[in-house]
Amino acid sequence: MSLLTETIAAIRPADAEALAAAQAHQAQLTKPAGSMGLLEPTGERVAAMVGEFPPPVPDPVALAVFAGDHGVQTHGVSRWPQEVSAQMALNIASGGAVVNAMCRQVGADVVVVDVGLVPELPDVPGLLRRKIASGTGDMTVGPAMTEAQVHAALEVGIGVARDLVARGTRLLLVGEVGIGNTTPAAALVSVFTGQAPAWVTGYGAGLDDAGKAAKIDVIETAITVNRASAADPIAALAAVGGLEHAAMVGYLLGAAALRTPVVLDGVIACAAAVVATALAPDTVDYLIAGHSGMEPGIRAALAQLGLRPLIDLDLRLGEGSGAALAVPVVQASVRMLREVATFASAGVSESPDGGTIEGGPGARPEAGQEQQR
Ligand SMILES: Cc1cc2ncn([C@H]3O[C@H](COP(=O)(O)O)[C@@H](O)[C@H]3O)c2cc1C
Ligand SMILES: O=C(O)c1cccnc1
Repeated sequence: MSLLTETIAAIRPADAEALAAAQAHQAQLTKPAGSMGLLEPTGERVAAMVGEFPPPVPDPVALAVFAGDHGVQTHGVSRWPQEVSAQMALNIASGGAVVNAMCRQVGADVVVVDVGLVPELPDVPGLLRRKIASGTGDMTVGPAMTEAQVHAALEVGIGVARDLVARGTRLLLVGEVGIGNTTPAAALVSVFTGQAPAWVTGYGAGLDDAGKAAKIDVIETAITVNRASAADPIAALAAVGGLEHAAMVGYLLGAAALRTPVVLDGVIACAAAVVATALAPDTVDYLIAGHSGMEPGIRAALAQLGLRPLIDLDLRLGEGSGAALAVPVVQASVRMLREVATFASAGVSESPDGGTIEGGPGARPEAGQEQQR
């Protein structure tokens, strides 16, 4: 059995009993029901993911940053030159990027994984050299990758998740670097959500309006030329994805197979999430939406997944920065479940009607949002 087949077969829905125990306990805590909003279902979901009540506060934390280059950049879909991908990968490996500051703040380790950069990088600490190809092909004239390359990238991602969990990591974060990678990300979101490219394409790392319009044209062409369809997720990923996108899909599947919560970042991570859930729907049970950034593809992907982002700070960087910033929120959601006194233990009188805050974010799903997690 291939590593991918084995990993998909190991993905089970999160534990309903642990979820029920966490929900029942949450209702006993000395606060009006729903008063802690999205923190409440987040802590309960972590209990269900790890299959344990009360769950441990998820720690240690590690971020994997997958790096790749993109043939489609010959069309100028990014404002930046391709060499910046490798330069930023080295900057992250040596601790100098924004995401390193965010990760130091929240106590997360960082590892960079070269799955598809064009240059050969030196053997430096903090960098895993797992190159599958020197960049992808131009997706406007044919598939960006072969299916064999996709499988190899998926296996790299699964392997990174396995290694981090084997090392003791209990909360995984996913990030990326790769000039042009918001283009394949928007293409994947379009194919897997059915939303038109114009609705899910953003400015990336600083395009102007004309640049964004040209980027949308490129994405429309690539989807049409390749006849990319969600009905065959691997073929669609090969057609309009990227090597780091594919590795991120593997990482999410690997995390789910190991019942380990994984925090998504921006549009590239969200694109990987819609592909991963097309391959193994129960993967969604292990995903936490870190933030809602400025790229419209994030909203489209999260709506399809039924996930609500934990923070909203107008970020539009990537790297894993939004995932890192969500870490204290995830940890606080679990700490609340573990440490807050119950009405009985603290001798606080319960409201006769349960004390639910009407209309509070966690109180009850709004119409049409029953699936929101
Ligand atoms: C200096 C620099 C640092 C970055 N860190 C993340 N990105 C982000 O921007 C790129 C995607 O945007 P686009 O598709 O428009 O190229 C990726 O590298 C992503 O990680 C960066 C981009 C730049 C220029
Ligand atoms: O949302 C993101 O992840 C993003 C936005 C702009 C550039 N790179 C990534």
